[in-house]
Amino acid sequence: MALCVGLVRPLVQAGVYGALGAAVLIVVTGAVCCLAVQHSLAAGWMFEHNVRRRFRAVCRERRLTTRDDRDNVVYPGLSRLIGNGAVLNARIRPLFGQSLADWERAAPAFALAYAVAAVRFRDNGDGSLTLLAGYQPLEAREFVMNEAEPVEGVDWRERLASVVVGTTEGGQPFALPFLDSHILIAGITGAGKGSVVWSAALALLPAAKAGVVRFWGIDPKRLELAMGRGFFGDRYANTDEQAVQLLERAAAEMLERAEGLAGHARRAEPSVLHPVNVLFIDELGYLSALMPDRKLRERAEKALSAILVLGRAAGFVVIGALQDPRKEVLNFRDLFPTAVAMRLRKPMVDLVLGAGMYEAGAVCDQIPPPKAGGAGVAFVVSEDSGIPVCVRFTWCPDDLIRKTAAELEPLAMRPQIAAN
Ligand SMILES: Nc1ncnc2c1ncn2[C@@H]1O[C@H](COP(=O)(O)OP(=O)(O)OP(=O)(O)O)[C@@H](O)[C@H]1O
Repeated sequence: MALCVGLVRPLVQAGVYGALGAAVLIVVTGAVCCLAVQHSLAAGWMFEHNVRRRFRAVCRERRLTTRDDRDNVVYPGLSRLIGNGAVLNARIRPLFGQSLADWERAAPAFALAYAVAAVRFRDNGDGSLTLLAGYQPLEAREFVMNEAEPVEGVDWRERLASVVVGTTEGGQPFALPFLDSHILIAGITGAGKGSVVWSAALALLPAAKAGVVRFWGIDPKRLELAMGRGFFGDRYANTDEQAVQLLERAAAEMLERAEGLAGHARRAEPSVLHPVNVLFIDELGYLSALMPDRKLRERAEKALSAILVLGRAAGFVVIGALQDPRKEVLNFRDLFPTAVAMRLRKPMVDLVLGAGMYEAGAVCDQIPPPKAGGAGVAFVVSEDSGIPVCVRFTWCPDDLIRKTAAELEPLAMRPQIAAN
């Protein structure tokens, strides 16, 4: 329009023919604008019409409809359609008696109908569901330190079972369990595995300061965990030999604790006497398969399996990050109840999250590259949910990690209080 005004002014100034030319130009510009608006409205209408038509067809075929007293077909509600061919976000009002699982069973049929890789459903907690197809952009958020001191008599079991580390697609806080679980993180280089590790470490800081959580760090790359060296006290290793020794030390402490508990309790209650031990292992695949020395590799594998199999009840949690989740690289996949899949190639997704999870909506290959806003984004599947949830982990700036590590260092160095 500005271009049109720019052209019209000199024409009008040029006299009668100029004015005529200006009138023609205005009419032509107006017509083009009208056509463009009409076209975009028509495209929007067509999009919505197609989504609704296919939605109803799938609902009918997958028995997600019912009939009223006059035998008319009654469909679930569909509203707030947003999207284009590749991405779709729509709110569904299910019929009474339907569950999230009923809709999930129909997800592959919806994906086929909408010609997208996968469709997933989210329970909005208000009686509605959201149908999601494709990757939906998630805003980056910086970690905000919770400076509040834990109140006296805090239930550490409850707290550690659900620690907020990011935001879900629906804008809700997203929490991971740091008790009775192990967490596997997989993503190509630059996917943002570091933000999962540091969101967890920073969110666990109040528990670490209270002496209820102890961090361990195995850092073969010497880059990721070294930034927060002070978190780990003397429980940090960055050479092959040291890494194996540290794993063996953790396994021995775990067995000692399990023996102490035997006959008294089924599991360790998080406390200063029985702190939860959170073992961060960067490049887990290196320890489990790629370390050049075979003997060291075997020792690492033995200690790691012991911690993964027996550690949950004794209060040992492994958080392992890797780039290549192929079976030959990681034999322990099934020992991690919680899996975090970041940007990955399609065939890798089910290896990390479990069979059928790509089809259930974990489109990790559609997470954009880090520079295009995909860093720190992941699909997470936990033992409890069993379905992929799309999450963006909080962004933890290097300065915050270093500053916090320096503060925590004297506390991380304090000796463990003997339990008996
Ligand atoms: N949660 C996040 N929000 C926004 N940006 C992020 C987030 N996480 C990571 N980034 C950006 O992505 C970059 C790469 O992240 P990071 O180093 O954690 O990846 P990585 O998966 O650990 O890579 P590598 O395997 O090579 O170590 C960071 O330097 C940062 O700029």
